Amino acid sequence: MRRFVIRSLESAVRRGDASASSCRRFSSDSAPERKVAILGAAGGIGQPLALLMKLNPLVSSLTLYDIAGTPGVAADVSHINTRAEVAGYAGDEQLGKALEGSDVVIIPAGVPRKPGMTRDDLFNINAGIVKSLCTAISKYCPNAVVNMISNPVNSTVPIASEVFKKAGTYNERRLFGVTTLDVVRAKTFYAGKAKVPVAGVNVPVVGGHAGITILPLFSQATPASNDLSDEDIKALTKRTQDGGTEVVEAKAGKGSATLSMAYAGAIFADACLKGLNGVPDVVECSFVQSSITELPFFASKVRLGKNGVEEVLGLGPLSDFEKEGLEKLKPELKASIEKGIKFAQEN
Ligand SMILES: NC(=O)c1ccc[n+]([C@@H]2O[C@H](COP(=O)([O-])OP(=O)(O)OC[C@H]3O[C@@H](n4cnc5c(N)ncnc54)[C@H](O)[C@@H]3O)[C@@H](O)[C@H]2O)c1
Ligand SMILES: O=C(O)C[C@H](O)C(=O)O
Repeated sequence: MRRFVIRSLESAVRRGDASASSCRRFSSDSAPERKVAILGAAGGIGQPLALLMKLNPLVSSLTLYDIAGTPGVAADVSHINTRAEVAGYAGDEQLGKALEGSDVVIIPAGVPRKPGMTRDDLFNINAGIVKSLCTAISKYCPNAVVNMISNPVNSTVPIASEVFKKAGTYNERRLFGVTTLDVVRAKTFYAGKAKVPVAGVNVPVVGGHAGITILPLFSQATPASNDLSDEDIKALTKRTQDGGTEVVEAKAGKGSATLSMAYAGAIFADACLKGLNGVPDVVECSFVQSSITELPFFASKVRLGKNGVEEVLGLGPLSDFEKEGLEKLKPELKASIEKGIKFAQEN
């Protein structure tokens, strides 16, 4: 397939030179050069995520990869007059070019749910996709920070870790399962119920990214609300856990969350870039290798820095309801992690 590279005319003119290397050398932007690759960029999440990453001033190079369709997406977003130079790549033979030199690789490649399916029902197809993409990451950009969006996240992250281990490139500080959408939902639902302005709301969400493994910690929500009953908290917890299913059912067979996920993915990638650039105190929830419970991977607040994960933060004080939720989620999360590890070891 045809390689398709488009550079913004405006940026080339501004920099006074049309060659890619000169553009890089003479970049007048103050933020360091950062390359972001999106794998699955022609999909429902990939396209709006490409748009949002093109708007991010921390990105100097944005490569969009998919099995097909990326030349068009790249042509489209490349016309936006922002810093990032955009290139589209399609097909296996162009994956290496898409990945080379990447600082952050975001993976929303794979099939989404239809009504009646669990995220685990996606395992058979998405496990293989994630495995092959991570094999390529090991080869072409082994030091990149990886943001895994493809479901089931509770298994795809362990798959990625095993692929990287086999290749000798695993760095647990650079592998993240993106659970930001759970946080985005928890904030929105809490603000609505507590009747507080959503912009100032914070709610940590821990555990994993499927059903009861998603555990929002409303006892730690800020601003605190005294108006919420135990029943309200239970309902908010359930709605956050079922948020993905709510969208899948509303889309009635046309996929799962794409726009809110692109937003969440862009927030998380931005946090990773800020961390890499040395911005202090960047904290987001993410599903990472962890020792804060007995499970080898767990979502919790993570401090991001120049090396990726700088610190996996503890759970903090939990309410009795949350303690119960934590114990309930462990068997399911453990099984999903083990399923991913087994798949990667046997394939
Ligand atoms: N982590 C989360 O919170 C979250 C939220 C929403 C969706 N998701 C997951 O994200 C994934 C993508 O969802 P979507 O709605 O964008 O699906 P989609 O079908 O619209 O897009 C997926 C894209 O992946 C591409 N793709 C398939 N195999 C590929 C490969 N080997 N290499 C590169 N690209 C490949 C497809 O061509 C397609 O363009 C799903 O697994 C979904 O469950 C996760
Ligand atoms: O629900 C899904 O299948 C997609 C995603 O995991 C979500 O939470 O929206």
